[in-house]
Amino acid sequence: ILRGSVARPHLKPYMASLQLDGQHVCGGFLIAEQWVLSAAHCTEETDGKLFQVLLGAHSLTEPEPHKRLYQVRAQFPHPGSNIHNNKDDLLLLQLEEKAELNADVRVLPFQREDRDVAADTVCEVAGWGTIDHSGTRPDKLHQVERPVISRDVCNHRTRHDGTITQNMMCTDSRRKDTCKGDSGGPLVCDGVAEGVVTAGSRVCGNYKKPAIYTRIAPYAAWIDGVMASADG
Ligand SMILES: NCc1cccc(NC(=O)c2cccc3[nH]c(C(N)=O)cc23)c1
Repeated sequence: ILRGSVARPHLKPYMASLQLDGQHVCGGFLIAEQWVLSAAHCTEETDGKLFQVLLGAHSLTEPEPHKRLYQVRAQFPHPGSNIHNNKDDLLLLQLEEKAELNADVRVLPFQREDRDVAADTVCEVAGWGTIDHSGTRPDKLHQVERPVISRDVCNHRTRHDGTITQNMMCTDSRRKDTCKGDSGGPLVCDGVAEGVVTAGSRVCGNYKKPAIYTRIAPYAAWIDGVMASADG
């Protein structure tokens, strides 16, 4: 998160850190006791290894009361996701067991009504992604508030030039923005997850390249289907 602030500890109890060999790779969030939603692009450099999922954390390194690392039973990238574009950039992770819910570990509801969030709505996004252009990685969760921009503005020739589909949404990226390692985290508007951070053009903090999110509502049926069909 560029030019945000350290989040209030454990006030985003749905946040997950997707890790490989103890290293934070991507964000994610708890959508059910045994399920985390993230971004399919996060599996690009994992060489087929399964993530481990850290829940209940504020600091990535310090001991905290409800912090716990969960093994992943299975990972389900959306079948339409691919390395060449940002389409269907969603990843469902089934935890090896149901997460123990408590004050620091809670499910976040996601939007099921497929209607665009109005432009200028101020939403919040959090993550353990890089916090400056030198690539400094934070120990503590950061957050930033960003206004939604319309798909027409985001698709302008000088911005994302028509690549933003109706399954995507954008927020203003002037100075304050998402960045490397924030992918997979939720864009939360009025307490509901509306989108999932996607790296898009990978650029951070440049107003010419607004932040892109995969809208969740269009994928509610896919999410429900995977959760229902995976072994209970
Ligand atoms: N503001 C939009 C936004 C949201 C989330 C992430 C990103 N930016 C990256 O993720 C990124 C940035 C720089 C080098 C990179 N290399 C790689 C990679 N996978 O090799 C990713 C990146 C940008």
